[in-house]
Amino acid sequence: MSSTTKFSEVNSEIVIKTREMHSGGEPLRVIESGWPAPPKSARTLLDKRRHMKEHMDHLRKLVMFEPRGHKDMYGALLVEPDHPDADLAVLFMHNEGYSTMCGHAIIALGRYVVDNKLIPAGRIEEPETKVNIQCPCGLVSVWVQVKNGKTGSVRFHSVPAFLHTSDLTLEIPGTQYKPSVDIGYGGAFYAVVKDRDIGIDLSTSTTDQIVERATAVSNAVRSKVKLWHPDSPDLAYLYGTIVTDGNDDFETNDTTTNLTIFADREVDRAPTGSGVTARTAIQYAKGHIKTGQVKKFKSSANGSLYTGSVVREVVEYFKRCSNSSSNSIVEVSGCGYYTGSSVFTVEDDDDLKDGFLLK
Ligand SMILES: O=C(O)[C@H]1NCC[C@@H]1O
Repeated sequence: MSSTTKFSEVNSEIVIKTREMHSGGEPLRVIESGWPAPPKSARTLLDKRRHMKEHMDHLRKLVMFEPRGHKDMYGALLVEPDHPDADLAVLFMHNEGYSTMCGHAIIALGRYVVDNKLIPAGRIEEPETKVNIQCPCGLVSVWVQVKNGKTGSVRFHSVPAFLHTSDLTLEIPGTQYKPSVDIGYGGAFYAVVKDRDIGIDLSTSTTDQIVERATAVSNAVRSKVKLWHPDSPDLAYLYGTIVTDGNDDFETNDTTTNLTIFADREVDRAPTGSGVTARTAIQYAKGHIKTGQVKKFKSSANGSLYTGSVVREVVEYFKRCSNSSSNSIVEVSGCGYYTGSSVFTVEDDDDLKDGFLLK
């Protein structure tokens, strides 16, 4: 079956149960049951991601698309890890497919894993419990605050992050703007652009205006730059564009505002965990911040906050990234919350059972 698997072509007798969370406004739908496990032949997590795309896409559409979701929905499916140090593995999903990293999901899942005792009880300790979550981009270390048995804020160290391309000048068709963008990797690749360079003001422009210009930037980067990643070609694609207020320099300002448009014009309400990772690595590589300086990243959509800081450089990895100036391990922190639970069913005679999106 192709990547356009439809409900009408497969068994529709299904009940999917989910736990609903958010970590800065962007929804996270954690699949709890009803989703078939990937086959043993899908050995690695990237194999499982490919299997989902080719054989399970009707399920992604069921839980992401209307009438059960909407165009800005996000999801996570816990699966068996293949990394020797991982406690569990996760596949992410959104309005277009399956991402390689999602920081907002990791912040929510950190709590979920501890609260649901998905690691041995003896490993749960105060004031912090460590969980290793394998993501498609690699192993992510997660620390969950626990106080009097209650889980709280979460910090994580993602895979090595780096500046891929610096100060690339783009033409934005149909406009007079020629922005300079950086491309960075934080488990996923992002183009980073200042709001004023594309005729946007994050504090006054409408979300539609930001989506329009950010999407034009993503398209321009995709047509101009061939991305490369040392671990796998599956990781080498541009996921989205982060529009910023340009406050990159720590000495001038320890808070910066941004909004990320990713996948198919999807808008992250949160400050974007993998985006904060990529932006922090870029800021470090360009000399705006030093190791240990903690910068705050604020979402222009709703003011939610994450922090980001470089904890160390990674020399071995750096050697494999010949076109990158430095590689760093970035710490991101934020808070996740539970918002509810859902049980999704499908009726055979429902003409809309394949789902749809209002864009
Ligand atoms: O926080 C993040 O990293 C994610 N949020 C939506 C887009 C990214 O995957």
